Amino acid sequence: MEARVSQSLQLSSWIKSDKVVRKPGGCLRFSVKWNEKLMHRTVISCHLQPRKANRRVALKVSCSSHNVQASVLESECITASTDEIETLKNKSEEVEEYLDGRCIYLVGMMGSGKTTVGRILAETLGYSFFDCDRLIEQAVGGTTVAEIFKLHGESFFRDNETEVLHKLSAMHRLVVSTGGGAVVRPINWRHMHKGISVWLDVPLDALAKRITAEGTKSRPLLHEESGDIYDKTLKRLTTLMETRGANYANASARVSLENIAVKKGKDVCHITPTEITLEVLIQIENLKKQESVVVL
Ligand SMILES: Nc1ncnc2c1ncn2[C@@H]1O[C@H](COP(=O)(O)OP(=O)(O)OP(=O)(O)O)[C@@H](O)[C@H]1O
Ligand SMILES: O=C(O)C1=C[C@@H](O)[C@@H](O)[C@H](O)C1
Repeated sequence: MEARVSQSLQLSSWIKSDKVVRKPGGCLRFSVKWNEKLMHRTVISCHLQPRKANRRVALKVSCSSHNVQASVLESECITASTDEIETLKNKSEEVEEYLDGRCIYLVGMMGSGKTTVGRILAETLGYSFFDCDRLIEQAVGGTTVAEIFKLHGESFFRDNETEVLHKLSAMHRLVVSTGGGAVVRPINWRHMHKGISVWLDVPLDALAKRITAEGTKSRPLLHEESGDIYDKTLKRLTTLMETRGANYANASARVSLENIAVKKGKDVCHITPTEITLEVLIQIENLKKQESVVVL
C-alpha cells in the first residue's frame, strides 16, 4: 500500500513551467503547468484591491484549479493597510537577491500560522505557495490528514511527508507551509536546508486559543483528548513542544511572536499575519547581514 501511494506522488513532474504575470492594478496572476499526463493545471490569482476610504486593502489570496479535488481549493481574504503592503514590498525587494529563488520553508507547531503567513509571504515575493499537508492529502487520494492517520498510521503519513519535501526541495521560488511534525525527521532537514527555513514561534497559550477556536477534529495528534478543550490542548501542545523545541530551533531563522509583541507594545494575540510576514522578511534580511559579516 505504501509503495502504491508513494508512486502517486508525481511531484517531480508537477511544474513544467512557471509563468508569473503582474497585472495593472496590483493583480498578480501566475499559472503553473502540472504533470501533463494528469492534465492538471493550477491558476493562482492574488488581488490587491484598494479600498481608498479607510486606506486598507483586501489581500485576497485565492487558488483555483481544474481536475483537482475540492479539498485542495483554498481561498482567504486578509486585510492590511496600504502602508503595510508598501513596507512588505520594499522589504521583499531588499531580500530578493539574497534569496536567489531559494524556497522558504515555514516550520512551527500546528496552528502557528504557517499557512496564513505563507500565503501572504508568497504573494509578496511573487513565489508560489504550497501546503505540505494538502499535498499529502491529494497524493493519498483526496482524503484528510486525520483520515490518513486513522487508516494508515502516523509513520505512513511521515513517509509521505518526507517524499513531498524531497520533491519540493528540487524546485524554486516556493513558500512551503510544512506540517507541524516535519521537523522531527533529520532527513526532512536535509531537504529543507536546500532553501531557507523559518520557525514561527508562537507562545503555547496563544496557540491553544487559536486551535480551540478552530476545533481540534482535523488535528489527529490532539483530538483524542477529551475534557476541557482549551486545557487539554494546552497540555498536549506543551508535551509536543518539550519533544520538538530543539528540532524547531534547527531552522535558519526564528520569528518570535513574543519579541514582535514587545517591539510593538501589543498583546501576542493581536499581532497580525501581515506584521508576522514582515518579521519573516526582516529575519531573512538578518541572515543576509550575518553571512556578509562572516565573509568579511
Ligand atoms: N496572527 C494571527 N492571529 C490570530 N489568529 C491567527 C493568526 N495567524 C493565523 N491565525 C489563525 O490560526 C489558525 C491556524 O492558522 P494556520 O492554519 O495558518 O496555521 P498552520 O501553522 O498552517 O496550522 P497547521 O500546521 O495545523 O496546518 C487559523 O484559524 C488562522 O486563521
Ligand atoms: O504537529 C504534527 O505532528 C502535525 C501537524 C499537522 O500539520 C499535520 O501534519 C499532522 O496533523 C501532524
